[in-house]
Amino acid sequence: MNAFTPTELPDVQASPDRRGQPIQRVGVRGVTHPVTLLTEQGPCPTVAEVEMYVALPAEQKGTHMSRFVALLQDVRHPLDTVGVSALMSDMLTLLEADGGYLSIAAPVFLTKQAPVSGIPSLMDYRMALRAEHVSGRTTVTLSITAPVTSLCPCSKTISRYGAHNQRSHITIAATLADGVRMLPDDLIRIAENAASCELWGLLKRADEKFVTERAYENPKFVEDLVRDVAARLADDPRVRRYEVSSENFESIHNHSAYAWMDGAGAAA
Ligand SMILES: Nc1nc2c(ncn2[C@@H]2O[C@H](COP(=O)(O)OP(=O)(O)OP(=O)(O)O)[C@@H](O)[C@H]2O)c(=O)[nH]1
Repeated sequence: MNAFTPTELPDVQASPDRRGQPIQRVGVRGVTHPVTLLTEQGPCPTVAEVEMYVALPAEQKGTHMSRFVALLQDVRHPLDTVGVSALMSDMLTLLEADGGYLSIAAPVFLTKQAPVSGIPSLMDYRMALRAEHVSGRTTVTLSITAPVTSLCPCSKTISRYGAHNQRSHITIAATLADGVRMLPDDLIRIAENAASCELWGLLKRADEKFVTERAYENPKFVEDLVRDVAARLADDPRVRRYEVSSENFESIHNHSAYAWMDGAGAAA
């Protein structure tokens, strides 16, 4: 049986540690939590997987683990790239830390009009807001994964009929200049414009004809997808660094074609 009343409970986490080892990241991960993320179409309620960590000085045994969740419970407003930077600042204050990392990853839903019929439907995309605070500076990264169609230029050239085509996942992570507000729609548009064709939730026959012909007229290798995205990000004055990848779930193989590259944006 516990021998302490609540007020007498020893605070083991606050006791000193004598090993002389600072910890770069300690905190909580795998937290499933409802959040609202901002898009151009307005606030999008969703469920996020959250990671929150702070740096711990060598002399401190443990962090204040309960405070991460307490802070998350208090987030009532829609989050964007500016909001996640403010959340980092609140986390550092509450946890009495001078460094930290937080990640809020969730699906967001955008309404799109089918290309010919114009019928609206929802498309889901993955997005993540990440903030890192090191050496007195907070950097914010906005990530999205957009599912698209890619159609193989080689297959189109060498075949008498058709060309193999597949769904591809283009992932962009853009590390932004300080204070920049960027919404996921911007990066999703860049990814979709680089593809052979974008996707919609609902298509009628006239739309299906359009997307089939659009992809055929616009063939792309996995290399083309990442290079076309990279060219856009390299010119973007809001972007300091970027990473872009594409995984093409090849319809002629039981494996994927994959490309990844990184580079500097115009704000570097
Ligand atoms: N630091 C640390 N805490 C843990 C660990 N495992 C569990 N805990 C948590 O410790 C919690 C208590 O967290 P604290 O924030 O230190 O709680 P507290 O001391 O009552 O609150 P504060 O005064 O705000 O620090 C429990 O709810 C556990 O979740 C661990 O490995 N390290």
